Amino acid sequence: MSPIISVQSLDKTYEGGFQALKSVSLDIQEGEVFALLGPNGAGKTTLISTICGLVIPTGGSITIGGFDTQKDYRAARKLVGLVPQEMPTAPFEKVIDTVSFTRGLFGLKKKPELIEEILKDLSLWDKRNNPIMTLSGGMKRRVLVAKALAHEPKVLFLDEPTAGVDVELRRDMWRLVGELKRRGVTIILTTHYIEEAEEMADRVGVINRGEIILVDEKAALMQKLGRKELTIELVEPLGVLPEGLDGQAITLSDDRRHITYSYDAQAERTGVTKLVTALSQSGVRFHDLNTRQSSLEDIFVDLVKAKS
Ligand SMILES: Nc1ncnc2c1ncn2[C@@H]1O[C@H](COP(=O)(O)OP(=O)(O)OP(=O)(O)O)[C@@H](O)[C@H]1O
Repeated sequence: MSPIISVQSLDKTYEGGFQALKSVSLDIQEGEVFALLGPNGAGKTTLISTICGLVIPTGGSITIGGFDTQKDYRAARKLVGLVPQEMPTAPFEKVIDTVSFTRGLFGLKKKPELIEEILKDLSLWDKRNNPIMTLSGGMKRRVLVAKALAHEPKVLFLDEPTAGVDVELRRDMWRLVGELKRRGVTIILTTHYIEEAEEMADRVGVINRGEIILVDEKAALMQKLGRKELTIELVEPLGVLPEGLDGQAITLSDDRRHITYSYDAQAERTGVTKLVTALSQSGVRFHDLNTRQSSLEDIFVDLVKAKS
């Protein structure tokens, strides 16, 4: 199946000479939820703004649904909804008008029943006649989502959808993404919150200093790069680690009551039996063992650190 978005060797150098994207190539499959992760200034917004046609690339090409975003801008743009980080100013406009207006921008006929459904889904229906400026920050976010959905896009971009929002809105966003995915909408989101990617994404891409350094299925990524950590709770504080156990992967906590051991859970020999046997033989008594799978966050931090 051909990808719904295909980015080929994309470069962007801003005026002044800063190179924000360096030969980025990326395919997005129809119906997937793709999370783009990266530290501040990595190029996430530049990449999605370029795909959406708001920033002109200095090299490379992009197609959306087979349409080239430069040669066939209108056709490509029509397929895309973008939820930006900030609200463009239309402070006096009513919620329902600003959302309905978006359809007109794309040359589409009015569809009041769709606008009603979107506003209800986003808990904005009661506020439909309120001017934008009277809404809370979280509600303005909801309006941005409603605007992006009004022309029934096949691909939805969410730029930091939950930065600075409360727990309720974050949950609502996650629920909405799930619902849109069920309806077949392709979703690309940028986020700093790794747990968000962990919760929602099918695939994860990591961008750092304008380069895509990794793209993988979320589950595969966590399995491949994920390590496990074993924590052993000791009955009594331990002075020093028994001889032969003072390797890098084994550490004694500052309060000397816990030993942690980091290991590759996929390896044939994890070293767990050896460690536990060695502790017993040395007369170290323990009353509990815990293991923890490293999270996407640990993986991400390691990756970005390694490339810095
Ligand atoms: N209009 C511009 N002119 C010059 N440099 C720019 C412009 N827009 C962005 N940049 C630079 O390009 C780099 C990438 O910025 P971008 O906003 O794409 O990063 P980001 O990954 O979205 O960051 P954040 O997580 O902080 O939103 C940054 O160093 C930024 O300063």
